[in-house]
Amino acid sequence: MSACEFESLERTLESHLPETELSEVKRILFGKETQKLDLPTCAVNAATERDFELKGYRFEAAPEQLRPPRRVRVGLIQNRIVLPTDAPIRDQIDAMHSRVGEMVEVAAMCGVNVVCFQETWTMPFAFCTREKEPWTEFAESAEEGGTTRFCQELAKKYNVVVVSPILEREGLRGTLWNTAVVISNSGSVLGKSRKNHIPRIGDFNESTYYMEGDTGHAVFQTQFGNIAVNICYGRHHPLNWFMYSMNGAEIIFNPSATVGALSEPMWSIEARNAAIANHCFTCAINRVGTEHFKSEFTSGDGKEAHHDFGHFYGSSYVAAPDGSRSPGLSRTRDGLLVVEMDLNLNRQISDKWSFKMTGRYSEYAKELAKTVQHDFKPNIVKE
Ligand SMILES: NC(=O)NCCC(=O)O
Repeated sequence: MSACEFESLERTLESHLPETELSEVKRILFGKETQKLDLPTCAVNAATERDFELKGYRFEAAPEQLRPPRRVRVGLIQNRIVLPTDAPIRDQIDAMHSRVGEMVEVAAMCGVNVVCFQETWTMPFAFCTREKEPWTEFAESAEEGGTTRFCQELAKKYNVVVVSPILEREGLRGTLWNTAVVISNSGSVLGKSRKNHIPRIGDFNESTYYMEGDTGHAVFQTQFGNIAVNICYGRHHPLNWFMYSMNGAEIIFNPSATVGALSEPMWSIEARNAAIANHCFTCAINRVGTEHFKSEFTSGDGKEAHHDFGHFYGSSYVAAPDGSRSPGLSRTRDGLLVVEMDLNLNRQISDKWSFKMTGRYSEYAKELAKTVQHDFKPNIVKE
């Protein structure tokens, strides 16, 4: 069986482990079991007709006496590109709008409040090629571009907050950024969060295209909770998650594009660890499929010139502050993961484990300030 055909870790465990051991294995691997969410038949049928996977889970919190539950439903959308990478740009963007639009419609049937798409969702992940044309033509204004207008319509129509990660072209200087636009359920653009760590690894030649983000660690107050967006490679930086959380993020989305050979063993750990360490929910989203580019490319890593990046392995999932996580979506299929969470769990787990309360942040701040000085001397005790 090739890596591309392998459907998901959960499915393999389920088909090969005896029932009695399976629940223990799952408890140890995934934490407290997430309950399945009953999804409306119309949504299940629509997902089948439109050929994408639909899964729903629920994270519960204990009832409290003074606070009502704060239940929110998030929708994570993963998908492959619709048209070949050499189709006209306008057609590629329109096809992605139409595909993701029909998935958002199903999310709305499932009562989703906040939906998030994958990194640079309107385009192939063409940064591997290092060619500027035609890929930079996918860049759009975060405030006024066609994709933002499309998402504003979705937001209003379905009363849903939309997190739309795009390639952004800004203002007269035309600076390019990798940006998540956050659109309120009222339809207005609430703001944007720019990717602040740019990969320089393998075929991820993204620094050729856009700049390190300058939007800090913005958190967006929505009707459904405080949300933040830590784009792809930012998930390898624990301090990045930490800063979003210090600014009050209750849910941190991690729209990504990453391939099996590079990051798959890290995928299930990083966002989950961030949820544990920061007493919040995290949502990791990755695209699926293999994208083929006309010109061969290399990345100075000794590999033969090639036409594709490798397999984007999907596996989008949600992690909770108690260390539990939802099962992932498929490694190969388009999918919508609907997860209901009670945001009261964040404070309950914070009160239980007290990582924030016991964090010696002012000590770290002092030490960190020293380590970045050019004359820093590491504290090593020698014999
Ligand atoms: N899109 C992106 O930043 N990918 C880098 C590879 C990774 O972080 O897994």
